[in-house]
Amino acid sequence: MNLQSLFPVTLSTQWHDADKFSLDENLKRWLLDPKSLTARLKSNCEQFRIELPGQRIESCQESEAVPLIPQDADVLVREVLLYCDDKPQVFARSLLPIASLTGKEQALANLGTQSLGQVLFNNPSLKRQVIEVAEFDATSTVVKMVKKLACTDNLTPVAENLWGRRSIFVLEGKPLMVAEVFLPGAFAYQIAENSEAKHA
Ligand SMILES: C=C(O[C@@H]1C=C(C(=O)O)C=C[C@H]1O)C(=O)O
Repeated sequence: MNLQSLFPVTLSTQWHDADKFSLDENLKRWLLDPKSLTARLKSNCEQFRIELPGQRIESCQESEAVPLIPQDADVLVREVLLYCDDKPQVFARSLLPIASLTGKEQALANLGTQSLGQVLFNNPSLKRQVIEVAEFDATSTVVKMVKKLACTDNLTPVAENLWGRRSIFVLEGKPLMVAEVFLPGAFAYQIAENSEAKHA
C-alpha cells in the first residue's frame, strides 16, 4: 500500500490521566513506560523498522494545543508507523514546534525513517512530562487508518478499541509532543505471560 495516502491520520481525542481507566496490567505497563518505545519494541523483535507516511508544517490545532505548544504555533507534524518483524505495532503522531527546531534540534526535521526516540533518549537533557492515555473506537481516524492498512499489511483485524498515550518532552529546554497508538496485535495487548513476562 502507498503509505503516503494515509497521511495525515490526525489524532483528535480527549487525553486522560491513566487512573481514569481500569487497564489490563500488561497494557498499562506499555502505556505508562517512561522509557523509549523504540528500544522496547526492538528488544521484542528481530527486525524493527519505521515507515514515514508523511510530515508537514501546520498550525497547531486547538484540539491538540497544550500550554507549551499553543494553538496556531507552527509545528512540524510527523506521522510514522513502527514495525516489528513486518507487523505494524504502533502509529505515532508527533508535533515538533518550529520554534524548538533550533541548534542541533534542527536535525529532528530530517529524521526520515530514523527513530525520533533514538535522538530524544540519547540526550541527557531530556525531560518527559506526564503520560496521558486515550481510548480510540471504531469512529476514530486511527482505527479507520488501521482498516485501510489491514487490506495489505499483515495487521490483526480491529476487534477491540485501541489505546494510546501522549506526552510532552522537553529537549534542551524546548518542547515537543509525541502521541502513540498501539495497533491491533501489538505486544501491548498480549496477556502478560505471553509478552515480556521474562522482563516483568
Ligand atoms: C519517542 C519515541 O520515538 C518513537 C519514534 C517516533 C518517530 O520516529 O517519529 C515517534 C514516536 C515513538 O514511537 C520512543 O522511541 O519512545
